[in-house]
Amino acid sequence: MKFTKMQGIGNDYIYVNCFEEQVVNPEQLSVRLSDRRFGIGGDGLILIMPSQIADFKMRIFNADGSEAMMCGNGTRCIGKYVYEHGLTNKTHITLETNSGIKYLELHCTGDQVTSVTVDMGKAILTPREIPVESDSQEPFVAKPVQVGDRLERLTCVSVGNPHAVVFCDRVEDLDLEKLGPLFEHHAIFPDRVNTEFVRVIDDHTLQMRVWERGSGETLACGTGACATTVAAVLNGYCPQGEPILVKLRGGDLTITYQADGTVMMTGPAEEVFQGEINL
Ligand SMILES: N[C@@H](CCC[C@H](N)C(=O)O)C(=O)O
Repeated sequence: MKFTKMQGIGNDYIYVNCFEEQVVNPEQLSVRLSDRRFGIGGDGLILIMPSQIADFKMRIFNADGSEAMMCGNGTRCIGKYVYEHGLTNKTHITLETNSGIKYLELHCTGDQVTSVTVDMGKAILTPREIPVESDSQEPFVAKPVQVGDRLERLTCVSVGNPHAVVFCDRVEDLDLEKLGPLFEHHAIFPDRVNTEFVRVIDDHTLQMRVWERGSGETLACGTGACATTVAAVLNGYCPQGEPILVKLRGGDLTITYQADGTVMMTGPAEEVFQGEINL
């Protein structure tokens, strides 16, 4: 099977072009190929597929084989892949995902895609739709929740995938291997959750680390950066309608939480290498 390894600010996935390849059991394949010692290595597997309702379709599987609804960094990598591999010559692309159609704008220098802006759709704030268990259906903002031996204030947002955002200082000092699973498997999240640990640098700049559902700590999460920006606006740390720089371990994303509730994400995408593996 031919594959392409790509990364969006260090969030790396194995991409398979399903116009040419057939993938029979993507859940199992993701576990096998994502292994960084016995496989190719990556945060998961992403399939680029034909769509009946958009230009292309994406399916994303975490390193543990679970399928997610969306992948922000993956959308940008797919934009770069389909353009540079000649699957399209359009610079405005529609992409079907499990959480609806996303709109990509490719920014090119010559025939290279240097960055991509994605209309991620509207942020979901209703607890039952995120989903997070709550005594009311008002937005879940800065609510105290006991997580292990710590009382944390959580803000919950879905951008296709469920996210819990925690604002704190000294994010670099946190032991995510210990903390991350306590959030991911907390009883208030029936579908598990991705968790962002965020330091407010100033009203237009955030620093974030992420523990991803199904993949553990990754260097970046696109939907996580979007959820973080929405949470920062809801908590009064950042203005709505203005670009916010989110600094992740693998690089930076620019996110705008627009007045109509839509979230826009801009950032780079890179191809790392192509290969072929015997299955
Ligand atoms: N890294 C991705 C999100 C991948 C899916 C996530 N782990 C989930 O299960 O919800 C991104 O860039 O958005």
